[in-house]
Amino acid sequence: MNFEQLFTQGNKLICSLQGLNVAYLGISMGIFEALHRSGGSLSLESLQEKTGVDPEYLKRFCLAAYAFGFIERKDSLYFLSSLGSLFVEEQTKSKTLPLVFQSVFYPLITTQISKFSKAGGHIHAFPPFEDPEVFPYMWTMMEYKFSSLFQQEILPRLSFIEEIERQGGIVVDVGCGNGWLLRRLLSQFEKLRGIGIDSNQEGIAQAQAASSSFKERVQFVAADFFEYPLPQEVSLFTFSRVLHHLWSERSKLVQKLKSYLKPHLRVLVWEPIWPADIEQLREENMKSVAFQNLHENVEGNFLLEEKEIKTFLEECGLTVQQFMLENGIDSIFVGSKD
Ligand SMILES: C[S@@+](CC[C@H](N)C(=O)[O-])C[C@H]1O[C@@H](n2cnc3c(N)ncnc32)[C@H](O)[C@@H]1O
Repeated sequence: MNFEQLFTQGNKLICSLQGLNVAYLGISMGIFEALHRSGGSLSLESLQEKTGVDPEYLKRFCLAAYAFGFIERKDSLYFLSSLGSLFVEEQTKSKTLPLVFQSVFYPLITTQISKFSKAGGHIHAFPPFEDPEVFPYMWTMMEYKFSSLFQQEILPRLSFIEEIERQGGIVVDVGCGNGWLLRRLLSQFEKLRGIGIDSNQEGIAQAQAASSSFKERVQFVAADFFEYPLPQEVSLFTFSRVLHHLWSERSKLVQKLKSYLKPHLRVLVWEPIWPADIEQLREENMKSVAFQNLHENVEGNFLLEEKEIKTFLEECGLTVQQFMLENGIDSIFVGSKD
């Protein structure tokens, strides 16, 4: 790439980033939702009444959203454009929301990297930035980004769950975040029971709020996985993008999982894979893996190689099967005790 190309591409990227930031505000200030729900057009006054946003910020937001084509304006009334609707309609949200949230998370994460890079050190907290306005969206982002992959590419390959359901077994989702994975499983298998554990209170509060339809079949607890006593009927542990968070306590984790070892126990690990050969990082889809590995250092984590995950599961006394997702980044490992 020469200077002209870099400059042109950089300017286009900045403009797209600004657009995504405006869309983020449309979501976080509740403006897109209010316009969507109204089903028609709203004046600034009624939009202000519905959202509680300060009038000056609201007026300027509407002008910016108009500039980026997210809302239309006619006779001083505002309504969502077809582009703006992509951020509120169920069919498109799984693609658009991760983009919007990531446009805000990555600069925050980048400033954390910069801050910690001077003297080293880590914060053992997830997400690795502190802004209370922004971080609750982290779990929503993960749900939208990963649940369709789970539904389409992973769930069809987990035929053993039917048996777990029949036997009255329990699934434990370790580091469950907002509980989306467990909610997907329990919707598919009507008698399955589950426990979701996460050390983050906000994630668990969201999980509890979203799981009322499962009543007594699910429990979400805010606890450290290593401290929380689980029932012996656990038949499946799921670690969705969590193993690298627990890797510094690898041997403790092996011991903990071994204490639940019994015939037919399954352990599912879902991780983005660190390549064995760093030249692979130059491939287009792998750039995000390199960026993730960079910011994982803020939390004191790093991404794992395929063979490290396999060896870990084998040390737990499990036989391992593995498959790669179509994105060429994520791998699924299923350890089984037969
Ligand atoms: C990358 S997020 C993954 C969230 C969720 N599994 C998903 O796929 O959306 C990692 C999660 O692990 C949780 N976590 C990290 N260490 C933990 C521990 N020792 N016990 C319980 N949860 C933990 C974090 O709070 C965070 O929510």
